[in-house]
Amino acid sequence: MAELGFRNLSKTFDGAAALQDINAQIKSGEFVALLGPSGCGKTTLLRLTAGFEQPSAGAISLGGQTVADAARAGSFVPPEAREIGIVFQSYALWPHKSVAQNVSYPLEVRRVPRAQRAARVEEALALTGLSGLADRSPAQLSGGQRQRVALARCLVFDPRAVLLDEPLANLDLALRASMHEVFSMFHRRTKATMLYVTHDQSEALALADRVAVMAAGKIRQFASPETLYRAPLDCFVAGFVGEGAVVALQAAGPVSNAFGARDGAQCDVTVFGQTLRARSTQDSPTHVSIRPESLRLSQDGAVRARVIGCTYQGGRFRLSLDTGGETLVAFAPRRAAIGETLGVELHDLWAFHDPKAARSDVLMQRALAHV
Ligand SMILES: Nc1ncnc2c1ncn2[C@@H]1O[C@H](COP(=O)(O)OP(=O)(O)OP(=O)(O)O)[C@@H](O)[C@H]1O
Repeated sequence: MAELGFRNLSKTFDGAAALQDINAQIKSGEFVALLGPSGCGKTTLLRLTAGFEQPSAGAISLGGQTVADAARAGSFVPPEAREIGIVFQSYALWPHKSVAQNVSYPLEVRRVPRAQRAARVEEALALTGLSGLADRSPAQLSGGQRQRVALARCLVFDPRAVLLDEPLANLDLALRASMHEVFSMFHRRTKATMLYVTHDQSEALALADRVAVMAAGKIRQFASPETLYRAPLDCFVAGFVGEGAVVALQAAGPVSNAFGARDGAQCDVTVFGQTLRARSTQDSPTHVSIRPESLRLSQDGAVRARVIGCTYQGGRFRLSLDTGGETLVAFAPRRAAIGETLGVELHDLWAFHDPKAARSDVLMQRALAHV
């Protein structure tokens, strides 16, 4: 398995930028998700990595070797020589070949001797839980089983990296959840370097070691799921990853380590007319991210909010609360009546600096809060 690097990488189609100045280093054996809304450039980054497209600027390296560099003629390594496995949403299996023959195909192309082929196919099928299905044709399999065949076909030739393009998009919700386990197990066993494209944040947070959150051709933040959730860098990431609200601050004091908090620097922020302590590492915070866990509902909570939505989520209720301009999300053990006024106490807020927050980011975040 190999490390994957992007340096000042850009891609333009007919003068329009699909990717702009991507810089990222993916460690050998790391599971990275590319997460972002439709059209943000996820698939383009995957296709450049696979070698299906050439960069307009910048370079890509794999295992220390440059496989594409827009500034160096002759540096481009074609897809078949990159030793990369790819899993597509559409499975891309040969319909006339059996499961075992599909899995064996990459070994035949690489002229691996027949005896070795059989052993490696058996091992790949066992690893993906397909041992009993070797002789079936793809038409006789469920969607989840077909995607396992595609995984086994990747695994069998020991690729330097595995690229997955929305591999679960065609499966229903229950099957997606069980396939998460399959991908995690696949990654643990193979220690493959994996780049996984998705627009489903729960999938990205559940599976990846680190997530690159993308918007409009750029990486906005590249961090662990916990960091994205607890310490988003801007309004877009705060709104796109996880549930909650992003609210502009009325005032903020200096950020300092002197507050004595165990998990680092804090500052005083004023929001909803209340001055509260928030975690922060950025000077001059402009916004706070308020996650559902940050809300404590109480009769006499200082922030008054009207219930505008209440849905049952199995074991708890998800409440949308209108504070008179902002919508907060809370989880509650009991149903609340629409129109009822509740008191809210806020704690463990995260404050960040995003003075140029695009209006579209804030609007998207508001729309998501209502979902
Ligand atoms: N071959 C192409 N020719 C012209 N424009 C393209 C081409 N491929 C991608 N684009 C454009 O580049 C931008 C990024 O597309 P890309 O497919 O990478 O987005 P994405 O994040 O994968 O979206 P989705 O989640 O909808 O698949 C889009 O504006 C798209 O229209």
